[in-house]
Amino acid sequence: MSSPLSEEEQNQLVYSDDPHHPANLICELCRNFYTLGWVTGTGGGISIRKEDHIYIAPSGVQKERLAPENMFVMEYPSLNYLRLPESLKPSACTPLFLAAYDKGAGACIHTHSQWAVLVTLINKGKTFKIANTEMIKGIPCPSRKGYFGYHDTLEIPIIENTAHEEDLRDSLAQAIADYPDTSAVLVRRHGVYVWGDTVWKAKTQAECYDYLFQLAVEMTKLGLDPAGPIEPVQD
Ligand SMILES: CSCCC(=O)C(=O)COP(=O)(O)O
Ligand SMILES: [Zn+2]
Repeated sequence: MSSPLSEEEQNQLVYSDDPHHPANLICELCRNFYTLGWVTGTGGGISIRKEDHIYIAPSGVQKERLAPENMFVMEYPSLNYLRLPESLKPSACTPLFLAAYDKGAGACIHTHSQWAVLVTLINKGKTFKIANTEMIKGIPCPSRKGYFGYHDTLEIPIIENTAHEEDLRDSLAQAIADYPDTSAVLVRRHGVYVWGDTVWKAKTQAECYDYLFQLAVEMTKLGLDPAGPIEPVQD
């Protein structure tokens, strides 16, 4: 792989004084996600799309220590790399991020949150469900051109893990096709992929999902069904 751009042109793609530039945001958000336990031990991460450029972090590096100069830039939809930092490989999550971009996403987050992993262990089937919970209202419902409601049952597909991250692509793409309203796919014993129209929507949705995963785990520990009905108020 090589870039058609000069070194100077490649660097112009990632060096910016604007804190909202994708190369700067990926570094800032990965530091934030590290404190949440989402991207520890080099795993997980975030990719951001800006117009026809997709920003991707390197694979197998400490995500909380990223710098803009470490970023790969891919042209979308040609999928040609415009920037390839030396001695680094693009995130193994890249084919998964691309599946989200093919659905119109502006950013995609992959976390190794233990709440996401636990939810896939508690729910042995092909989906995780939760209902009657306020934070469901933070999750978009594209078919309604709005958001899920408090009384809705949110259903998130679970796919089986593979030995190599990139081999998850086909099953993730199938889950997206099977659940057209979903903006997240859980990966059993691994974590979750969450995407949104913008980087900030992807971030807040990932926070809502993580909250719901934790709540579901704690409810299950208490013998409560996360997808169960609202109990009548007792006098
Ligand atoms: C210890 S991380 C194992 C691989 C993984 O699950 C992952 O998310 C790796 O992502 P990367 O961006 O480092 O390729
Ligand atoms: Zn992973």
